[in-house]
Amino acid sequence: EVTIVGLQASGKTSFVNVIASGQWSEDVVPTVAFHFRKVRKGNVTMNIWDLAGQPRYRSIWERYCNGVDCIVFVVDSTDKDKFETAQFELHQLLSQANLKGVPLLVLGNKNDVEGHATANELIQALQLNKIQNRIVSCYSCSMKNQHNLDIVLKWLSERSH
Ligand SMILES: Nc1nc2c(ncn2[C@@H]2O[C@H](COP(=O)(O)OP(=O)(O)OP(=O)(O)O)[C@@H](O)[C@H]2O)c(=O)[nH]1
Ligand SMILES: [Mg+2]
Repeated sequence: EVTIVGLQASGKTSFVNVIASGQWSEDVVPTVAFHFRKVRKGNVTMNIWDLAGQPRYRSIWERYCNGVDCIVFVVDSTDKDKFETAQFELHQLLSQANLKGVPLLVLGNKNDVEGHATANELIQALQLNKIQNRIVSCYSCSMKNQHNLDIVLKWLSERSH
């Protein structure tokens, strides 16, 4: 069980599309509320909740993160003006008592674009070092050219049971 959250246009739906079918597109429709997908990778079947990132949908993130094996938080690593909002929304979500201990994977997406923030810069900007009592990983990646998707899938399969 995987739930994908993050601000709008960070690439959550692109991530699910790419791991499900290898298909990346410039034209992805913004998600309304959420979209459920079942994705099979090797011997692991992932039930993925792809949530909408627009402000009006953020209050439902918590409900869909409840009881999952991991939370994936996707960040557009080229959109530095939004890092503060991303930081706020991430920590707000993780402060919910029912999400205690759920492993977190932060993806700095769109690293195919020049000037993107590195994983270390995202760790700073999102204050990931302040997160306690859960597994936290952060990778820089690109859905467009599938950079680092192998380690992302490995991380996800290690959370399975
Ligand atoms: N250059 C580049 N663009 C990307 C990448 N991943 C996604 N995009 C683009 O970013 C835009 C938003 O992608 P979505 O996957 O719809 O983003 P989302 O996070 O699902 O957005 P919401 O559903 O509104 O929350 C689209 O135009 C994608 O083509 C990437 O790795 N590199
Ligand atoms: Mg989407």
